[in-house]
Amino acid sequence: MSSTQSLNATAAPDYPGHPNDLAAAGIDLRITDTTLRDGSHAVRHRFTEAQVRETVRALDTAGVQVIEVTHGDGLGGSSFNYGFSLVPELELVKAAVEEAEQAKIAVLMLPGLGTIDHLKAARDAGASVARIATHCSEADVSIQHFKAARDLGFETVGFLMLSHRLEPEQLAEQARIMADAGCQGVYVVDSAGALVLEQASDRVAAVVAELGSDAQVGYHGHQNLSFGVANSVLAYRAGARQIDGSLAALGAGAGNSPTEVLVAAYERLGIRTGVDLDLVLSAANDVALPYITRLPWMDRASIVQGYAGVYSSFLLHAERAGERYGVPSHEILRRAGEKGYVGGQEDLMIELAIELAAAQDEVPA
Ligand SMILES: C[C@H](O)CC(=O)C(=O)O
Ligand SMILES: [Mn+2]
Repeated sequence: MSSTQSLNATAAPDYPGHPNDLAAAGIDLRITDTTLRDGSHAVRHRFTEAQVRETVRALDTAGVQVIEVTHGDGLGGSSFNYGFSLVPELELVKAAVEEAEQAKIAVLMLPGLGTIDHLKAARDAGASVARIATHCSEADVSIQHFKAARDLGFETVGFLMLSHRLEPEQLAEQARIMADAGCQGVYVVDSAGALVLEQASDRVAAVVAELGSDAQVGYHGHQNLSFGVANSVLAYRAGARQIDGSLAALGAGAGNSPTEVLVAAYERLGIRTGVDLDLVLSAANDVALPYITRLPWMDRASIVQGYAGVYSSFLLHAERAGERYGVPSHEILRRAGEKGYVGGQEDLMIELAIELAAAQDEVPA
């Protein structure tokens, strides 16, 4: 199955900070913190430059190896549809690069929303990891972006979003498309927080079996059904060597696997993250918590997201539409699950709210 054309056949260990280098340094897995990207959804993209600087300093000092900074929906996400950023994301990326002494700064992009020009600008701003995200069955739309990112000198990571929607073998085929395009690490992304235990690790195992040494495998969890950390442990056992977390779980839906809990749990299991537990606890408590206006939580709407397999980033859009049209946000999300909506269809929460409101009006008193 491995393509002889694979750009990665010999390329996996060719960038500084590759998890193989970390292994040589006595570290078992690489944590990427996404407080300043996935967490951006949860603060409606209102991060200030001072918050970014302080968060990066704290994570960097704690030893977190990769820190992601972008609008929640990735490069180019600041828009009427997804929500405008308070501060242009490239200014935040530059600020993060200035603060980080050892950590690499990553950016996320969704092809179509972001373009290759955005990647160039992010590289000019000093970002060194490009994470390219597609719906899990559409890896082919990322091919030119991986090539461009590699040409620009980025380390490349692929995000297969809403991974629960594909069976493990199908997901592995999509991972292969990314790896052949030049992606150096493919993530199983549980965008809906829908995967429960083996459902996560079976997908990771299938991707690991497909990619072999061609590319690393990662896992990105959400807490909607409260399995972010447990799934991340099983993902490690299934061969994932890159794991995402967020301080105080700040992220879309019920939030991401909390970075500080991941570090504590891995440490208890003897799995070395290279992150200092006390320092990452301080980063969560003293730096992130004070600016979090609403802690991500497993409330009714986000549990419905996990249960119905709905993209976590829809949560705040459904809440706003629900308030406007007088319908419960969890009903909007349940219906989004039935319709199988994918990331990028945030605006359809309004249509669903209108439909539900009309149905309510038709019900005889
Ligand atoms: C753009 C999305 O928020 C990417 C992500 O973090 C996910 O799908 O989960
Ligand atoms: Mn996410």
